[in-house]
Amino acid sequence: MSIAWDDALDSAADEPYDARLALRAEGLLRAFNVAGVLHAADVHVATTLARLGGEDRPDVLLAAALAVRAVRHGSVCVDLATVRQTVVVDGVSRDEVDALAWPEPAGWLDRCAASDLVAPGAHPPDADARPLRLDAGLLYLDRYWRQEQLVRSELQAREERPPPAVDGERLRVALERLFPQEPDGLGLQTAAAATAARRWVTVIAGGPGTGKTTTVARVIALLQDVHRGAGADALALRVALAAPTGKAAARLEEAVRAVGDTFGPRDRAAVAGLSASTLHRLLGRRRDSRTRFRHDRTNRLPYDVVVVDETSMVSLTMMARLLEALRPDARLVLVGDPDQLASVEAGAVLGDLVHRAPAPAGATPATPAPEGDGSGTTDNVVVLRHTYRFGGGIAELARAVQAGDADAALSLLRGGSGQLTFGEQAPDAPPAGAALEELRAAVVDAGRDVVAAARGGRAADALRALDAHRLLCAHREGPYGVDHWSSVVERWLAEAVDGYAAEGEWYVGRPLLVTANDYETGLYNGDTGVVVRGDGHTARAAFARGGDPVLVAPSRLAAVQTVHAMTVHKSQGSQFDRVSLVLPPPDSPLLTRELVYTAVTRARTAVTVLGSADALRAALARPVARASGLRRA
Ligand SMILES: Nc1ncnc2c1ncn2[C@@H]1O[C@H](COP(=O)(O)OP(=O)(O)OP(=O)(O)O)[C@@H](O)[C@H]1O
Repeated sequence: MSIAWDDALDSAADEPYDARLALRAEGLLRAFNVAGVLHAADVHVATTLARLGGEDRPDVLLAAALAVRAVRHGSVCVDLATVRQTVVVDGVSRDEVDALAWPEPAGWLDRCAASDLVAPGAHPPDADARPLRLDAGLLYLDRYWRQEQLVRSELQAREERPPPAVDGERLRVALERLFPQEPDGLGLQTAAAATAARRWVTVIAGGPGTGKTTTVARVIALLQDVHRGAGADALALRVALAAPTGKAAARLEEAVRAVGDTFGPRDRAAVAGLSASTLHRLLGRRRDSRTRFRHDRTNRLPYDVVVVDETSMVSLTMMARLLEALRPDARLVLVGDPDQLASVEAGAVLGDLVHRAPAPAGATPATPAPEGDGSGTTDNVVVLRHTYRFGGGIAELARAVQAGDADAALSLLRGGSGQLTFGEQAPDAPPAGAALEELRAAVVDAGRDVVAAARGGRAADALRALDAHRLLCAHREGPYGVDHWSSVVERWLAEAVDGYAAEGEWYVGRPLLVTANDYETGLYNGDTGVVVRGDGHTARAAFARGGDPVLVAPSRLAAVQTVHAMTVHKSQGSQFDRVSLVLPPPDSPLLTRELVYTAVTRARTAVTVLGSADALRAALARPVARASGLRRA
């Protein structure tokens, strides 16, 4: 019997399941469900696969359920040898998790390998369609294994092709013109650009303000110049700019244009008129599928160069779709900050590529190092290290967080450098006392400015004031969550500002968060705006866009909510002058190094952390460990 396993998996996942089903499940599955490690949905999918595949060994079913769970948690596979130590469950202690009847790894792996549900990694894709795949100790839902293989083989194929033909002298001259001086003393931006000219795939990684966008604009001008020099044909390279979210795409387009405006006429022409789109739009939506696109292996994208910004937010599935839709002779430039929170879906491809284990000793790169361009790299990953935008305490704190050095982070916060404040609390106490009063003052100051500008009809000023301070939370719900803190802020503002919110739903000064992409108004999920007084005293929602703000009638806004506080996840890709971060208690599973790093690096001038030292330590001790085979050499 042949079973369409992907379809079976989808329908099992979509099926309404009985949340109590796990109570009918037996043995291991039941114990792991009761303990909170497995969700009833994981149990449901695993038992469905087992029923279709005739598998009844409890530890194999447990492994299957853990593979389903892994995807829910952003990993593309589960490492059975270490899962016992790495599983983190909301509100459940390590000891309780550890006390479960975890199978002994060696025998567990053997029994999984022997199961009819599991294909070995050595089998080629599709040779032996089974729902699960065991490759080097990592258990995958086969679909994600295939996607990982695809990403791996597409990247490998591009490494093995003869490198793009480039006139070295012309490249040198263009690099000197476009990258005149680099105060970092390392010339990393120049190295990144040289790599992009010499390689089919380049990864440009770096924290905020390290010049990624600036480099992208210059890379495009450089590639156009070198291409003209190659005389391949008179036509300019076809360049696509893309990002995972609409908001990020809009920012990329604006930023590239702004950098292009600083170029001389010829280079400016190279980037003029470039627009950016979401990856979904680039690949072409299809009504009949959420995971397939119009552009694919049989209908490739027409571009010579594709630049993807904010790549940290790109899932494995999306990266696989992009790579298979790219022409083999298209250059791909992946840009982003690998230390930020990753995609909400499974996979952290950028982090995997940047942090992947080094090749074993003796291995030589498939493509020899480009000579004579000063790139000084044999790799196609360039990490920009010099921060141009902000320095001082915030940058130091970001580095300590990134390194997981809690002592350094705490001493920076406690040292109060002027940029940093620590509103230290007891481990299980929400912000109170002086720290709460300071937060209130920050919120009220910023809120007053927003309202004053909004009431005066000064949309640009209101938007600037809106970004002067942002309250960030890890959680959505509960005493540390966005919902709670939004209502606290609303109360503070009502007490402090005369007539606040008196006009009803669309009151002037209401801060807005767009919650779904709306192509008609050009507003994207995650955009923030503010209600201002428009002509004739009508309320208008103002949103920042490159030049003048766009003003939209509230009736045209399909999906917005009030934003007095936002989750760190939603804040990705935005920057504010000051950021206040409310940390949840130390046992919150959302507390991770990436969360704190993302929050801290949203701030331009000041960061206040409200929470306990224990919570900060817990976060920094927990880098998000997304299991994946790509990270291994
Ligand atoms: N080589 C350079 N010399 C001087 N200033 C630079 C250089 N590169 C970038 N900058 C400046 O640093 C600031 C940040 O650059 P850019 O916006 O390109 O960084 P980024 O890494 O894209 O940041 P983010 O990820 O936060 O958007 C800009 O003001 C830019 O003009």
